[in-house]
Amino acid sequence: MTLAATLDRPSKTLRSLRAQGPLVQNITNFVAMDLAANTLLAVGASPAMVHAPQEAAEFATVAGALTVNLGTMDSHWVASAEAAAKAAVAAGRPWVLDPVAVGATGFRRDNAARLLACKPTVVRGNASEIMTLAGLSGAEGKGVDSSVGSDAAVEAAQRLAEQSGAVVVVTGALDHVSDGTRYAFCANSHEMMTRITASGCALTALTGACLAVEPDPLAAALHALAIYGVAAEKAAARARGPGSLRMNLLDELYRLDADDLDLAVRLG
Ligand SMILES: Nc1ncnc2c1ncn2[C@@H]1O[C@H](COP(=O)(O)OP(=O)(O)O)[C@@H](O)[C@H]1O
Ligand SMILES: Cc1ncsc1CCOP(=O)(O)O
Ligand SMILES: [Mg+2]
Repeated sequence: MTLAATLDRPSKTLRSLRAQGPLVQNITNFVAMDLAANTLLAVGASPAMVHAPQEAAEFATVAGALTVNLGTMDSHWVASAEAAAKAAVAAGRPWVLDPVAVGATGFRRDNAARLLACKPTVVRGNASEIMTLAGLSGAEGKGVDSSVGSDAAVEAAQRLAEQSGAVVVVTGALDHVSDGTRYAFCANSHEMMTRITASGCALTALTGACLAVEPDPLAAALHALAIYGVAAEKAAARARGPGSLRMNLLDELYRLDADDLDLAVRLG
């Protein structure tokens, strides 16, 4: 029996999302704000993009979850994110780190190290990002995009999970999840998702929402992949290209039937 078969079904998390409508604080990049907020609204959560140093930490104590995305950080935003992450941990709230393009510059590596030290509940990245964080060289990525497939990063995900204590998600053609000892994958999605900017960032926001309603972080991360991957497949089936895929993705997240989700999902 696979690990996924022993966990609750993704429908349970989707129903909890819609019933509870968790508030999710996002300190994210300028590119992703729109898609991330709309993804959360479509699925039934409440997004709030709150990053000012005067309020980020205070807000993190009342939100159901926090997400921190390093896509377009400057030093002021990093300080806000660090304070918010520490406040979230102190208040017992889960938080997600998305280490966008961490292999690209020293500034990004430093930012990621500072945030990793604040004990994220989940780290979600593409293969290059996860390999870089795990200390592997040679796959630093092409800016925000991965230069290798997700299968190449499965061991790195396990190693990073052991090192950091976080559940680690590495996305790509197959999406992999590890907490260091437990492992699962999700096979739903569509290659055209790589042609929409911030598709990974929006998944990170959705992962935060799932963490707010599902106490097992590995199950929460896997169910976010399931919800997003099934919606992406349905959206791609009706899309003429990336523009309609983006629009359809929000529609399918909104329309997704919980029982259909369990039938369509391919977990292992
Ligand atoms: N080759 C692929 N085939 C199918 N889906 C993919 C592929 N690459 C990425 N995805 C999907 O695109 C979304 C974003 O993942 P990814 O591109 O890895 O992250 P990022 O946008 O942060 O680089 C995820 O839902 C993932 O499953
Ligand atoms: C294009 C770009 N540049 C800085 S952040 C960003 C968005 C990256 O989104 P994703 O990591 O989901 O591909
Ligand atoms: Mg990304």
